[in-house]
Amino acid sequence: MASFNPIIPHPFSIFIIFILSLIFTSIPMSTPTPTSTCSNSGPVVAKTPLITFLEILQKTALNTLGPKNFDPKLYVDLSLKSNLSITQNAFDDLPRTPNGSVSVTDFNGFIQSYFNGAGEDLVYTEPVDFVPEPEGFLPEVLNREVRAWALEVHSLWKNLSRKVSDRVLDRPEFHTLLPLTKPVIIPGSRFREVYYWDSYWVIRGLLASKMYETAKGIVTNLISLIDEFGHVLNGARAYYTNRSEPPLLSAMVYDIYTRTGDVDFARKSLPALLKEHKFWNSEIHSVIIHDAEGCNRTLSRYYAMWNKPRPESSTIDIETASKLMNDSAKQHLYRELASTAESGWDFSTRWMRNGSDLTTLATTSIMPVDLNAFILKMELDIAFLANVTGDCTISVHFQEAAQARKQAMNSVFWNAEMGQWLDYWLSNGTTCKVQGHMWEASNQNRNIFASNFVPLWIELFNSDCTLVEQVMQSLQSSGLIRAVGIATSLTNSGQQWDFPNGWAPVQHMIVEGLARSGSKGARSMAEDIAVRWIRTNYVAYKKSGAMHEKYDVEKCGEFGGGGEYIPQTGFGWSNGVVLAFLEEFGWPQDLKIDCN
Ligand SMILES: OC[C@H]1O[C@H](O[C@H]2O[C@H](CO)[C@@H](O)[C@H](O)[C@H]2O)[C@H](O)[C@@H](O)[C@@H]1O
Repeated sequence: MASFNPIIPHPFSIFIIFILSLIFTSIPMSTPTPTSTCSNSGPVVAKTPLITFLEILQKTALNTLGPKNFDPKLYVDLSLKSNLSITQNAFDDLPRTPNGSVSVTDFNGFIQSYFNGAGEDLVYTEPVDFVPEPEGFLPEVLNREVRAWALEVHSLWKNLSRKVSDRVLDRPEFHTLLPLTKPVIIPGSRFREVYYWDSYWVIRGLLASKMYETAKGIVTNLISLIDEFGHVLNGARAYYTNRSEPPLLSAMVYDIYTRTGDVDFARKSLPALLKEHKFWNSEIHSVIIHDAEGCNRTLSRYYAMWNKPRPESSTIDIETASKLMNDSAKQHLYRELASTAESGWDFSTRWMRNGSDLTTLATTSIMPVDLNAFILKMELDIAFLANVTGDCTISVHFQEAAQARKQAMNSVFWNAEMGQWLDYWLSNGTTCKVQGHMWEASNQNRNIFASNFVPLWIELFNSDCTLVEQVMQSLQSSGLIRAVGIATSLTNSGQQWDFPNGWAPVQHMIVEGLARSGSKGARSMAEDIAVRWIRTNYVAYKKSGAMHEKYDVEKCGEFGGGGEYIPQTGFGWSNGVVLAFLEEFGWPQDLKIDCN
């Protein structure tokens, strides 16, 4: 099992760090709502009474129905049929056995009587711009079998399209679903609501499907979340308000603008992008590191504004934390669990000091390569969009910000010997504010993750031919390139963001970075990875009749596993990446699509 612990502190320092972490993390937690970990950490929304009750229901469901096929998220997605107080009274009145539990019949009867089913507050809606075969759809896909399948994948947008039911608009307090005004594309299965970073690859697919209105509607929804909460939420549920996800809104706006030329859309999006940039550079997210040359470099990290169990996985988090002795250690772990969910890579040895022990998660102590690549892209996109809309001052400011972040990434993350950008570990990340950390080479995490190659996606890096050659060779010999895609890591930990799983977004960023670099060798490597990925998606689809959330990159036609929930189908970002790859590379008439 690969594990990484760059800092082996002296026992006295452990004591000091423990005292400091108590001072920094426990005091704000006892403050009544709205809570805030730092003075300007933005609006933090208190847990609603409905969520608190649904978590109790979740726990009761586990006790009553048992762990087999149990999905905790189902219970926080239920919506009330009548007032919470009526429902709570009926719950309290349920007959209890002497040990305090409820019978299966009573429990199921209670759910039936007082709740609408999970997902019933979102209704199917036909996307306004869907046509079975759009004009100019994937012109380079010549093989008949592949084309027929691509049209099936395209038609899946209809299955995944939803709009918020009027019931939610009438009685928002009955629902954990947030009342977004435009239709959304959901990932699928248990993921019944729109997700933040998933939406980027959904939109890439929608653009290949020429569904520009649907794509713009998703952005409008996400912007409305920034207007209300100051950041885009992990997903559009009341229980996701205290964390975000990898920030790709600017990339969505940029890609929609470059396809449609809609300046008005760009202009309307800009204020939200500026607000989001502030969020990711707020005092909890931003860290100053003194580099080897003595310069101060500012980078960002994930840091959820939350130190309680994640409501959608409350029973699981409580169980995980039960191994810890005191409340402060538990609160610390809960923040790390939520911050890891914010990273989108939940869960992975990437964030763990000991790869076999989830209680050693240390996400807030890590400066992540991919997050900073996304914020660098945000800065470049804002500079571009401000220029398009005629705001030169903003444009110049963000070009400078992008240059500064690029230098920071080079100086803190880049490892010339390995030809990769490496996550950087802080010794004191658990505090809400970290400043003046001295850079040390030994704090770079030398374990290999696909995220070490994500900066390739960004033009400022992929336009440098020498760099691309070096990174390409490093990728080739990294062990990540497997039979049918890029593995997430080299460690088979049983966590879903580890080996042997491959995820569509990761394939896409690395492939697109290589393909756009201008190097012939890099493009051919990109195409090779894309072809293998498309094949495994195709074969799995033919075998199972579904697109999957993640795939096993060792076995063609097999979906992935591991983690805290069963494998999901649908699936928004996988569909988007298949369509985006087919758009980029086409598929010749005589190229076979099966595994052998
Ligand atoms: O319920 C557990 C976790 O599920 C989500 O994470 C996974 O699915 C998301 C939707 O496809 C995806 O964005 C994320 O990268 C996946 O790891 C959710 O985002 C988590 O917050 C949640 O705790």
